[in-house]
Amino acid sequence: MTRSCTLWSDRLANALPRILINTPIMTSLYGFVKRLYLVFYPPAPEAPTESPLRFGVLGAARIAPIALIYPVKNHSDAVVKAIAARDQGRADAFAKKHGIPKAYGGPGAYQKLLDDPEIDVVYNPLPNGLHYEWTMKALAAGKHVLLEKPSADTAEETRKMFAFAQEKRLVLLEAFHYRFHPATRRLKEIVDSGEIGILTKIETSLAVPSGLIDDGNIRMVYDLGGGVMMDNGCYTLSMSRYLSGADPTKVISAKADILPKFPLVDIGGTATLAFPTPGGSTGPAEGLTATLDVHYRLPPRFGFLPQWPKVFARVTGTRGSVELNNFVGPWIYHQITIESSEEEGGPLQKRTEQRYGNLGWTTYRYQLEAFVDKLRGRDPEHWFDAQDSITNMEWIETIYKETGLGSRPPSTAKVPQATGT
Ligand SMILES: NC(=O)C1=CN([C@@H]2O[C@H](COP(=O)(O)OP(=O)(O)OC[C@H]3O[C@@H](n4cnc5c(N)ncnc54)[C@H](OP(=O)(O)O)[C@@H]3O)[C@@H](O)[C@H]2O)C=CC1
Ligand SMILES: O=C1OC[C@@H](O)[C@H](O)[C@H]1O
Repeated sequence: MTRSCTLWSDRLANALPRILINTPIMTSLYGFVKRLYLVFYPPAPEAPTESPLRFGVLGAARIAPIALIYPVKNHSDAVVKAIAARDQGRADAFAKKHGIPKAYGGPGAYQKLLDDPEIDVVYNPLPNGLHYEWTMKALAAGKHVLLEKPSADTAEETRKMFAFAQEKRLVLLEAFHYRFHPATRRLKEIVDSGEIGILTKIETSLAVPSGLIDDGNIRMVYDLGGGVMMDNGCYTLSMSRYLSGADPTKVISAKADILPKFPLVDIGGTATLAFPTPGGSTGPAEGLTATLDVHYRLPPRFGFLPQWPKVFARVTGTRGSVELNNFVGPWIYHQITIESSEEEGGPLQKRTEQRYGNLGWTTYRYQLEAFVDKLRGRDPEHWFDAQDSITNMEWIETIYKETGLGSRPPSTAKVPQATGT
């Protein structure tokens, strides 16, 4: 009796880890931990090329490690060769931490990196208000550019950057990383399949709780292109345009929340835009609208409970709806929820899907794959063109105009230009 009890308890003890790991919650927890581990500790590429593309980074920006440095670590055809920061100590510390061979520091550091013949590609994660100046200078130096979003302070600057890149035959990409991820692609596939019918409403939200963006953040500085509609808004607008497959026709309403101490910087806002009705005059009478909802400082509930970030893209059609939550960070966690019916007004069937793609690949890793493919003359699995970035910036400016805040200030830097611009 005692013996068989021991046997069963032994068996249970042996099986327990497997039982636990196979419960849905444990499988997803295990998947989550494994995914994140591989993001920060990516395996080295199996067959690195002999002459990989050499990236240089302008500014020891917080976003640089996740957006470029980790993804590069397991790309077979890319390396980060140099960092430039306005302070030598900061450049050295960043280079040491990330194993980057060259560190340019001091007031002329950015230009020194651009003049380095061992750099092929520049990653520009400077504050928005400096995107134009340093992208133009990088292009003038003959470098391809991976440029952080939003592309610049104005559509005019965006137009000039892409015109210059085209003239110089260089690749310039606005880093809308979310577009490259399988979860976003799946969302678009469902929308385009007709499963939810003719589109009537798009809702996108990127709102984070207070405590994350402090007063000293670049996002709160008007002269640096600050403001939440520039930053979070550019994603929500880009996603709305992507999902509708069209561009807005007008801003129906736009509202910005500001703090008296930052009179020109929006910390929250909503905008509703009209889009062409899918199906034209035969489409639904209500037409198609998109609402963008953004915030840097969602107030705590009951005055003390931090709000959960509100990050989603939801599309409603005549036969149902589809929603992707966490669309800017689907590699951390996401869910696609579809509710659809066979016919208009019919009973809704609900299901969920997830699309993580390659294990440990972030939105940024997918973006890097496409960017390198483009640079190497291959057809990337996904891409978007200059006009997409220009149009996005045009409508960001239009929204700002509607709120009364106006565009962010254009750059006053004297920079080389494409001939005829
Ligand atoms: N793709 C994405 O997921 C994300 C994109 N972003 C974008 O990346 C850019 C940088 O954002 P983030 O990393 O949060 O910003 P940080 O403030 O961390 O970095 C900005 C960098 O700009 C440099 N810089 C140059 N001039 C100035 C100046 N006058 N004031 C302040 N900094 C200056 C600094 O570099 P130095 O080291 O030389 O001092 C600093 O490291 C923004 O355009 C933002 O929209 C941001 C977060 C996420
Ligand atoms: O690019 C970004 O992604 C998430 C946002 O909340 C952030 O402010 C932004 O810079």
